[in-house]
Amino acid sequence: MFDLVAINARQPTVRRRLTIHSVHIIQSGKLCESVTLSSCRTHPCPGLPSRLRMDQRGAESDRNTGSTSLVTLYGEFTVTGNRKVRCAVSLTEKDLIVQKLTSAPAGRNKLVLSLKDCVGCRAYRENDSADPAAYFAAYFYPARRRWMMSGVSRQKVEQSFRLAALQDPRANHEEAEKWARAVRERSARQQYPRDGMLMSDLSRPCRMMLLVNPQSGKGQALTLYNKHIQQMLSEAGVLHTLVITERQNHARELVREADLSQWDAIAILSGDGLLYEVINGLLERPDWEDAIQTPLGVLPGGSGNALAASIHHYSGASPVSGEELLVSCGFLLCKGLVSPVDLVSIHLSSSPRLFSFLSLAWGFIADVDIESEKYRHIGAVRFTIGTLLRLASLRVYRGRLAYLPATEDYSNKRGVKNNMTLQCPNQASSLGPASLLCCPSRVSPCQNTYHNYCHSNNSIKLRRMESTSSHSATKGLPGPPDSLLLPLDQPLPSDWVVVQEEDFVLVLAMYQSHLAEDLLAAPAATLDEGIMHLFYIRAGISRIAMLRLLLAMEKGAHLTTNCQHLVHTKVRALRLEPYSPKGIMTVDGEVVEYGPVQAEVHRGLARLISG
Ligand SMILES: Nc1ncnc2c1ncn2[C@@H]1O[C@H](COP(=O)(O)OP(=O)(O)OP(=O)(O)O)[C@@H](O)[C@H]1O
Repeated sequence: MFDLVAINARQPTVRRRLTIHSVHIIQSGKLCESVTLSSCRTHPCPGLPSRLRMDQRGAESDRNTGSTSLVTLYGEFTVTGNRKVRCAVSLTEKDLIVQKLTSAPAGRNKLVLSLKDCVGCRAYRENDSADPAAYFAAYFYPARRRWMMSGVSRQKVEQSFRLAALQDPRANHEEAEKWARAVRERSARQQYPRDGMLMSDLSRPCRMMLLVNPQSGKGQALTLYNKHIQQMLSEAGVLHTLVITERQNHARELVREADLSQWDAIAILSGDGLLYEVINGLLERPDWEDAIQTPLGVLPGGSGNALAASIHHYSGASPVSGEELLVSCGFLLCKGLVSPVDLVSIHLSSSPRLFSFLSLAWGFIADVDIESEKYRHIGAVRFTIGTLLRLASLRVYRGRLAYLPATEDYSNKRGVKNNMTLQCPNQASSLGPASLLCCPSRVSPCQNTYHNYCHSNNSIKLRRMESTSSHSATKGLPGPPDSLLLPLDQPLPSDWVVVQEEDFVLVLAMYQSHLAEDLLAAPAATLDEGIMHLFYIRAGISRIAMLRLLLAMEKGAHLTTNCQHLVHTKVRALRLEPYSPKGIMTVDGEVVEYGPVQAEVHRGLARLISG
């Protein structure tokens, strides 16, 4: 006995004969047989009704696995904007399946949209009291191959249907609401994060403060908002308040004073500089411990957009830039998946402590970033011009660099945090021993096994370890205490490694993967691994070798070039003391006080809306 026979059919008006495209036989809620009658043009079936509704027990075959997933809703509607096109719409736990009911063979007009790609679904009525119809529209951003180009990017697909089965407009609207709710719920379930955090629950719309810096990048952030983001957020049902920043530190002051109970998330549409202000503003609050738990969102509108590129990279998608990156990050923002993200506390000699989410740079990278500011109006190309100019006059920067290595033991500890208790059970650490990519003859296996990492006996000195916890450099400061740092004017803790060389071309600490949209500086970095990737390039590198490294960095291949001047190691804290009285030092691409600096990672201190 069969539970149901669902027939995908159409009755042409002219020939008065029923055209059957496919027959689905369902037993115990599972599809046991599906017959596509593509070879037959028409089949006279006078005894059969023109359509049979598939009910809750229907099933659809999964396009990827071939397995069957239950159809939880089925209906036949016309397409909004063209009442002649009729569709059979099935909702399974994973997909929305739209089959146009035409005389073409079944399958040819079938569209399967993954609910993972759905940002929202809404029901509505039009302003026509004579029309009892209601509508529901679902918005998807599937990754599609770019036309005439390699790679994929997310592109919008909207599916909108007209429901007019009944004369009662309210009943039609209720049906449309039922569909919209079901799509939203299943889409959220598809999305459920491994550690169960979403930007907001489904019981009410998410409320977001969206800060836009109209001057960032080429000065087009507001245009980008109007072109893409306003619509995406409304499709996702995110209620947002647009705040246009008016000057430097405006965002910092706003979040420092804001009533955060009003907001489920704070997002920025700008470069990395605005997020830097937001994070520091949150950590300057007396209630910083709660404030820094506010989910933060990033939409690229600047020239570097390093964090946006990192988030896109972590989502596993192929590299994109410009507006494609914006749409990708907009999609991730609408999906609202929240993950812990590391922050690094930065101590300078006389400025207050800062918090950083991206990088600390001195030497070549910092110089290029700041010297190319004057070309901001040309967007990301400014970095290329700045790089070529700085390469032409390649400099050596003198100073002392020391760090606390991240031991394999530390790195493998899941959820280890300096201060916070937020657990992240999904953190699968892939860290191996710290690696030094320098001349092989200068690297020898670790002799002093305290830290269990490899090092060059020639280039570093190890000191004996002592407890440092009683010497915190952060007593009385807002924000979390630093347990690994001593005050800058005191000698280093004894378990730190001091780099023997004092002549560098660059020193760069990275805690996310990208340094700019097209610079994958730390390919192995993840959001909250609790370490910094420390890179330095020793003096003596040729201009050509330097250029080769920077070009390789576009694809994250610089670590495999075997450049003998490049060193990479994973650290938990570092100290850098430049010898020259003048220079540029940057934190997250922003200039900071030049001079001695030290830094410590705080694992998973903030929360970021990411993929
Ligand atoms: N209305 C404004 N006018 C001038 N500066 C502003 C304004 N709003 C914010 N700022 C400041 O502009 C600086 C740079 O902003 P942002 O990082 O957003 O852009 P960007 O530098 O172009 O991008 P990127 O950091 O990716 O290169 C920030 O320090 C911010 O404080």
